[in-house]
Amino acid sequence: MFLRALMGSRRRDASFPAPLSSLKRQPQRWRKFISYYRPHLRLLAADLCCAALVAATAVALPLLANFVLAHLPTLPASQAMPQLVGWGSILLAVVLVQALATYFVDYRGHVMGARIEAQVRRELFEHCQKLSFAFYDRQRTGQLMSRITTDSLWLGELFHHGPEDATIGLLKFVGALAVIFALDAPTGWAISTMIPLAIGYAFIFNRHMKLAMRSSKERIAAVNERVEDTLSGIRVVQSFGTEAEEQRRFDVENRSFLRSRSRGYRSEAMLWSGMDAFAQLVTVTVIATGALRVIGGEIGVADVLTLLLAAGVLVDPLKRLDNFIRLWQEGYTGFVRAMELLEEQPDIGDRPSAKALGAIAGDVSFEDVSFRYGQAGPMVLGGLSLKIDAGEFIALVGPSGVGKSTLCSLLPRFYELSSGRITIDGKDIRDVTLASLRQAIGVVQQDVYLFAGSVADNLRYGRPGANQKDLVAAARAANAHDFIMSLPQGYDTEIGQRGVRLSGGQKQRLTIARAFLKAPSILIFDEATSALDNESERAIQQALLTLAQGRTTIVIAHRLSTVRHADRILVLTEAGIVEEGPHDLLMAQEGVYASLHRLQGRI
Ligand SMILES: Nc1ncnc2c1ncn2[C@@H]1O[C@H](COP(=O)(O)OP(=O)(O)OP(=O)(O)O)[C@@H](O)[C@H]1O
Repeated sequence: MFLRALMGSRRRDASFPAPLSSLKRQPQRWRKFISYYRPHLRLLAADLCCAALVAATAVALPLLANFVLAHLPTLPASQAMPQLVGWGSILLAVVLVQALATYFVDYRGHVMGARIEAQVRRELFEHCQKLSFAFYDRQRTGQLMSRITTDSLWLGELFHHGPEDATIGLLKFVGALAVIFALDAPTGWAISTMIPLAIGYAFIFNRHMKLAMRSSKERIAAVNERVEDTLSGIRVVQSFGTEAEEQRRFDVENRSFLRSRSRGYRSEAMLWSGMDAFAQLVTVTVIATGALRVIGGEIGVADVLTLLLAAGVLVDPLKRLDNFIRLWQEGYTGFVRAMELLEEQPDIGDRPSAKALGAIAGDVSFEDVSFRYGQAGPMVLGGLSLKIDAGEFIALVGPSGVGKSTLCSLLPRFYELSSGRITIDGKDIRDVTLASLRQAIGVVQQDVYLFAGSVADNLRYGRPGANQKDLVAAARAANAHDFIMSLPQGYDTEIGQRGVRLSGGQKQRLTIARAFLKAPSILIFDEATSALDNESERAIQQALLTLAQGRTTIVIAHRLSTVRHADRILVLTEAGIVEEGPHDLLMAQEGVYASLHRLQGRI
């Protein structure tokens, strides 16, 4: 059905892309990651300067404290007091500078991260709109939504905290270690021997966390997908009473997510407790070696206090390493998942030499057209040829599943031909820009898709700049004006998600009105299969005939009453077009068309 083509089939492949190609793309991804900073270089530089200031002030504090503690007690009280006030003021100033730098880093740095996150999300959304029907046939909306929304939530944090935390952490660590070595090299060596152990430990659990993060992102995407699927089909679920089964399927995904999350937390807890223990161990080492050195008379108590303060600065980045790794893993796996989607090449696009289609008469020609869904799918259309004159009204009839909708989705290039060519006014549709091609073609689909919003918003989808007069004219032509006026707020009535507050016939008339506003030169009308009452059916048929005037029209007809007015009826079967001509001629032939007609009991 054409609906299947427009809304996506439920047959889907595994996730994209293959892991190997994913690995090969790592360098490109790093380049891409860095490129996101380009528009924010000044902010990034200011952020990093402030981050360096935060680290420098943190390292400066133990040094200043050492000076105050070691120097002032040696002075007489009359000199010590004014000096204490002076040094106290300096210490306060350092604290103030640190607070201001932290404020800048926290506020402006986060804003920078959020801007990049918004940019990535924008690119993802824009890119998704370019991907073809074939891509959506393979993918699940819930999974895609997860990549665009949930995954990108951590991107801002990563883009902000990534460079900033690394700068602060590294400078604090190196600075504090230098202070410790300068004050007492043996204590410095004692601490240094422990560092490789801590790094090795962090490295191992970093790997565990990375795997767990990737897995929980995939699992939450599966939960999203389930929610999306069930809630979109809630009417079917409730009418079949399959709530318990849906709940069971949801629970499976949800439990799987919980398990992967728990694995992640276990690695995180191991990392956190390990790093915390390491930090305490450093403090104990400083106290032990400091005490030994004081007993030996090599350093004073003030030095031990300074060493302890410096050790506090040194272990601070290590204590926060788990946060940093978590942020990095969450953010980077989200980034990779976003990039995988961005790397998905739209398989239908403009050729470099493509030109706008321009004004057309509307001659359409299918020349030896073959098509299959996917590379391994069965051939749906094999070598079909068909000429439609400008302004002609064509009706496509035939058994279900022979490819009527498929044929129609090839014309606006929703899918790319496997072989053959299609021309409009003699121009190959692959030589014109997609935008101009689709502008020239209006599609009224069988299962109407309306957006949440007002009637007017939905009509304006046909022509964004249309004024109220245009809307009313189009609605009148589509026999929709009267029912719109009977709605509580007329054209401003909210119609609910997918137009749930309207009847099937009303929805279809709205889409016809939408097509009127678009005023395409070529019209494809996929007639609704579901039965409408006689009045609705007549209203729609009248609207269709008005809309078809002066346009090349292809109707996929399910009710043969629709096709009586057609200039030419084409009977499509698995063998191709087996009969063609106006209604009376085909009836007289007593072939497939006549028997279909008889089946519908219309003779
Ligand atoms: N997106 C898709 N992916 C894979 N196969 C598809 C897809 N859409 C349709 N098909 C298959 O292609 C064949 C032709 O389908 P199509 O919808 O074009 O038939 P149709 O003649 O319009 O049917 P109907 O009268 O029931 O609407 C069918 O076998 C169908 O299963």
